[in-house]
Amino acid sequence: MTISERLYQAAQPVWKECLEHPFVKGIGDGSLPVEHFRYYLLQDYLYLFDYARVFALGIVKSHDPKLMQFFSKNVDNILNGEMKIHRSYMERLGITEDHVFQVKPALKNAAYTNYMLSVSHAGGIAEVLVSILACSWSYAEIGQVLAQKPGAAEHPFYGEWITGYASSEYNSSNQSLVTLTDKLLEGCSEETYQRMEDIFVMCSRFELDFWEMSWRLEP
Ligand SMILES: Cc1ncc(CO)c(N)n1
Repeated sequence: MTISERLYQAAQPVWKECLEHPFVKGIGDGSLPVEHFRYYLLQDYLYLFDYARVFALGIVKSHDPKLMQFFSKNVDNILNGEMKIHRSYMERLGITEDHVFQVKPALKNAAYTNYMLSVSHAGGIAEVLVSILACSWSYAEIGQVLAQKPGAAEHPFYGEWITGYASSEYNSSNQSLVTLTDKLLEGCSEETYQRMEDIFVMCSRFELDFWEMSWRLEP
């Protein structure tokens, strides 16, 4: 089994809970109240700035210029690619950039980004990659699963979100993270692998918490 396959299996129970979460199911069948999505969108927009910072730490910690380019491209993908989905919804919901920055991050949102940032600050490229991988990969999977539901991708409101995360661009950028993780950690010691698994599973639990927090509109 490759390293990424092992990580994937270790996080399966938590990912399954994410896929079965009422918030995620509600996006898939269109039943999620827009008020909940609005809360999520604002929190996620704030989240993505820190997520981009984690990638930026990858640039700081790289020695290989190719890796620097890779992380730099990913920073751009988030700030100017993935966030397009958010900006489009913000426009539809009448939310301005100014308004977003008046919103405070919810406790679990702050806990999640602080965890990723601290693990990455203390560690090296592997820590950066693995903490990012759980976020990216679980969204790619959610996008794929929801897009297979009849009518979900065509939903007048939630369709754009589903299509964005099910897109080939999102998938191929996630795939490049999976490939790099395997390349970087190939032949690592069991001790190193265990540390990586702990990070991957912890981030997956934070993902589940993010859905739960958004479902409950937690402060
Ligand atoms: C909370 C969260 N995790 C992962 C992603 C995917 O980048 C996202 N947009 N938000």
